[in-house]
Amino acid sequence: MKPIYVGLCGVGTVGGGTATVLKRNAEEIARRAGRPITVKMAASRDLARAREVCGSDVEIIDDALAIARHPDIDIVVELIGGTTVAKDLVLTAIEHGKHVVTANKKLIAEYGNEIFARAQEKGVIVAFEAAVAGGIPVIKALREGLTANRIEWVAGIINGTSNFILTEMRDKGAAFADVLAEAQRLGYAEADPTFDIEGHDAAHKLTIMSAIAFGIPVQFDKAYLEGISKLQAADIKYAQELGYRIKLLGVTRRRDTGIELRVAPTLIPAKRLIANVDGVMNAVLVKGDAVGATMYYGPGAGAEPTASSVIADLVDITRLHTADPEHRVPHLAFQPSQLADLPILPIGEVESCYYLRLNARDQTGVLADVTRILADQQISVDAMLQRPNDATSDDGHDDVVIITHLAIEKNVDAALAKIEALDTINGKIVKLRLEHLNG
Ligand SMILES: NC(=O)C1=CN([C@@H]2O[C@H](COP(=O)(O)OP(=O)(O)OC[C@H]3O[C@@H](n4cnc5c(N)ncnc54)[C@H](O)[C@@H]3O)[C@@H](O)[C@H]2O)C=CC1
Ligand SMILES: N[C@@H](CC=O)C(=O)O
Ligand code: NA
Repeated sequence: MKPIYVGLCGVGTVGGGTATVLKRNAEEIARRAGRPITVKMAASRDLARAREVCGSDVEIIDDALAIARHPDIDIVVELIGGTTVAKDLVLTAIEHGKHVVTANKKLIAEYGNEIFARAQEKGVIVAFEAAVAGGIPVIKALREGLTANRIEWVAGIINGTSNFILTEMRDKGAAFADVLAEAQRLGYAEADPTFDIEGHDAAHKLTIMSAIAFGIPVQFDKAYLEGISKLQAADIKYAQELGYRIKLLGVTRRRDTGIELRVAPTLIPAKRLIANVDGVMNAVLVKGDAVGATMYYGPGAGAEPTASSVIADLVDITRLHTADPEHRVPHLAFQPSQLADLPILPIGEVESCYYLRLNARDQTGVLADVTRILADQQISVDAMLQRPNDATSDDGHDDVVIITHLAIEKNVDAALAKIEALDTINGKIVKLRLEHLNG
C-alpha cells in the first residue's frame, strides 16, 4: 500500500527520536496504521546530523517551508520549537492542505485558536499529543476517553525539568545549577530553560489541557505562573515535617464564576500518588463527575518518549485523514461552535489552602494577633508549627508555619499585608499554595 509521506522539520532531540522510532518500529506501526508511515523529506540546520539520523532514503534540505509547500508531503511534523519559524511553517502547511503534527506547546497555547480555525477551514488535522506531558497520552484521554464527563479539575506535574531539579535537590542535596545543566544534557530542557524553571512551559501545557477539559479557547495570556527558582530550602524542609511535598503543580479548576488556571510550587500531601512522581516523570490527575479521579503517569520529556506521542498522532492522522472533516475529533474536544466564553479568573479569585511562613518575635500575644487578622479575612488555621529560625543563634525570633483551610487568595493577601505590618513580624511572609487533591 502507498505510504503516507511525512516531512520532518527539525531534527534535534524530538525530531531525532521520531526518525529513529519510525525506522525501528516501521513494521509494527504500519500494521496499526494500515499503511507505512515514511519520512520522505527532512529539514534541518545541521544537514550532516539529519542525514545520519534519517538515513540516505530521506531527502534532506535546509528550508522547512519548502516541505510545507511540497506536493508529495501529506503530513508536516513541526519539531523546531518557538513561535517564529514554527508558526509560519504550520500555517503554510495548513494553507497547502497538509495535516500537521507538532510537539510545540508554546505555539499551541499562544496561537492555537488561530491555527485551529485555519485548519478547520482547510479541512486538515493539527495534532499535538507530544506538546503536553511528553510521552503520556493525556490529550487523547482528555479529548476522547473522558467525553462523557463534566470535568471538575485537572492538576498536573507537567514540567519534567523542574520535577527533575526538585527531586535531585531533595534526594541528593544537588545544587540547582548542576541539576539544570544535567537536564539540558539529557535533552529535557527547553532551548531557553527559564521557560522550564519559571513555569512558562507548565503553563503552556496547562492552558492546552484547560481548553480541552472545559471547552474554552486557549488563553495563555490569562494564566498565572510562578516557577521553582525562588523556592527556599527551609520551606521544603517544613513542608516535609508537616507531611507534604512541594511540586511545581499546574491546576485548572471549574468554578461557578469562571476557570482557575495557575502554575506554582505547591504543597501536596506526601501520601498522594502524585506527590511521589519524581525525576523527569510527569503525572496528570483529572477529576470527572462520572469517572471520579483518574491519573496519567509517564515520562514528560526526552527523545523517544516524546517521539512516542508524535508517532501516535501520525498513526491517528493516517487512519483518519480520509474521514469527512465534519466527523473528525475536534481539535479542542468540543465542537468549534460550542466553545464557552467562561472567564479565566484572576489569581486573587483563586480558592486554595495555603502554607504561610512568617518570622515572628517569640513573645506572648503575637500568634493571637496573627490568627485574629486571619480570622478577620475568613481564613481558618488547619495546622501550625513553630521552630527557632536558626538553631545556632537565638535572636528571639521563631519561624512560624501556618497551614490554612480553603481561602480566597485576595483575602490571604490582605491578611498578609496586615500581618507584615505588625512590628513583631520580620520581613516578608512566604506564601505557597497547598492542594489536597482528594478525588
Ligand atoms: N525535548 C523534549 O523532551 C520535548 C520537547 N518538546 C518540544 O519539541 C520541540 C522540539 O524540541 P527539541 O527537540 O527538544 O529541541 P531541539 O533544540 O533539540 O531541536 C530543534 C531542532 O530544530 C532545528 N531548527 C531550528 N530552526 C530550524 C529551521 N528553521 N529549519 C529546520 N530546523 C531548524 C535546530 O537546529 C534543532 O536541531 C519544541 O517545541 C519543544 O518544546 C515537547 C516535549 C518534550
Ligand atoms: N522542557 C519540557 C520538555 C517537555 O515538554 C519539560 O522539561 O517538561
Ligand atoms: Na502527551
